[in-house]
Amino acid sequence: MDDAVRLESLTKTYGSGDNAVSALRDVELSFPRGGFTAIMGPSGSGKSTLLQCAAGLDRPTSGRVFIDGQDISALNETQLTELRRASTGFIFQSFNLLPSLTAEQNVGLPMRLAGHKPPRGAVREALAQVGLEHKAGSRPSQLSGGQQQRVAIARALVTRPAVLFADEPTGALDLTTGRELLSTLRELAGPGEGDGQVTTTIVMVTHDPNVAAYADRVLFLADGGLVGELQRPTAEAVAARMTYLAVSS
Ligand SMILES: Nc1ncnc2c1ncn2[C@@H]1O[C@H](COP(=O)(O)OP(=O)(O)OP(=O)(O)O)[C@@H](O)[C@H]1O
Repeated sequence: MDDAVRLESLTKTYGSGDNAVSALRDVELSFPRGGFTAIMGPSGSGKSTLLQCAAGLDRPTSGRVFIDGQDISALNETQLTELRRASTGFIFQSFNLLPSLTAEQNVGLPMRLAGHKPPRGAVREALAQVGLEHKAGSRPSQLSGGQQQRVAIARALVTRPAVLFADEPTGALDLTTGRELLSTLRELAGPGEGDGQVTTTIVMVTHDPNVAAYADRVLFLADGGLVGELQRPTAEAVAARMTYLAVSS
């Protein structure tokens, strides 16, 4: 099993009867280890739902999700929480750091909440991965927006997850800071698939073609279904595909 995450016939329907909304229809997809994938599509196309189901934060209506080789439909809530904690990381547009804690304490918090003492070495290493070793003792108010998002990434990386999910991670950052952050994500994902290095698998939802261009591949969703894919995308190619989807939907 070489995929960090695999989705088989993933279907998600919200509500029922006349009010039923098909958010995902029979999506078949895999995220290979070490790859950096961006997910794009018009508003309401199912991007967030896909990310939530792939991360085990939401249960599909039918179909299966494998995280790190494990079929999560076979797990009860406690087991699923444990798998999520060990094998996935999640970063959001808002950084969600606790203001009273230092960067180091914020990074170690999920482990602490899980009842484990965070190994100091692992916390320091995660901060070093995002270039913030020297800010371990700073509180969020003493850090820039980009640095705060880096702390959030370090917090997501501290358990060495099989996959890092990101929902609009640069949405709250200015252009330059956003680019720096994307370069960091790019470095974490490594130079590309199959290069033999141990790297992080990243799955990112974005609306911005310039952001998607940092990925190895871009997947396009429309109306709950997978409608296209671009390998080694450029911002121009992604924008052209999005324009086509907007016109044809
Ligand atoms: N909790 C919910 N209850 C009912 N319908 C929902 C729920 N969450 C999402 N939907 C519907 O499912 C569809 C897909 O929503 P989703 O949020 O996954 O799209 P998206 O591509 O992430 O959109 P956006 O780009 O606007 O964030 C939409 O039609 C949405 O209205």
